[in-house]
Amino acid sequence: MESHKRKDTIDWTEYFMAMAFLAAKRSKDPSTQVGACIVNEEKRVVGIGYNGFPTGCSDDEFPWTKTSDNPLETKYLYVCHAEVNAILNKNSTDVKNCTMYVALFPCNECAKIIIQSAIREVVYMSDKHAHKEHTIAAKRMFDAAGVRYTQYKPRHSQIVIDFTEIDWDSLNQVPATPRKNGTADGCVDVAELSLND
Ligand SMILES: Nc1ccn([C@H]2C[C@H](O)[C@@H](COP(=O)(O)O)O2)c(=O)n1
Ligand SMILES: [Zn+2]
Repeated sequence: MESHKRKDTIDWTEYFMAMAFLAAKRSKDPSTQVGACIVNEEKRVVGIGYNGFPTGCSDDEFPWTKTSDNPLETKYLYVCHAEVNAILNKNSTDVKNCTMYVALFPCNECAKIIIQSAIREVVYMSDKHAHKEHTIAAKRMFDAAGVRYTQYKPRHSQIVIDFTEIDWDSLNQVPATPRKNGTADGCVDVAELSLND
């Protein structure tokens, strides 16, 4: 029997950033999936979100287009950013003094809401829009408001989630509570994700 503790675990930052990346997988945006995860001072996750259209605005009816002669036919006028969704999805009274883990540096509109919700720190992965006005404005506001922002440099390029590692045989078990389409609650196979979700 093993007598020493495991040392090859992921650290807290990897854990929370990975949660943000996992949330991003839910986004229907065909070009950019962004996730955000909000963590309180006790290292408890208090909010998580990804970019998508507001409730009631169908993913199938509203446009995902990036460019059009008609701005009303682009996604930009409709999409809620991951950061805002994470804040709105909070399961705590507030997000005061929390840290937000997010895949992409927040835009100016999200920065305003991050500041006003009293989030104290932003840990981001990519700053690929650093040269754009919305990022420059966001940093200017964060600096003025005392919101710290730190780029996360991952130790690994990938964290693999392998559903089979706990029990290979469970993959072959008959689902306990089949849904309409025959898949158990909480179990989505790749075909279902791509076709129906
Ligand atoms: N910090 C950010 C930046 C972007 N997003 C969302 C908003 C759009 O759905 C998409 C950006 O689209 P693109 O211009 O890359 O096609 O990402 C966000 O949620 N948070
Ligand atoms: Zn934003």
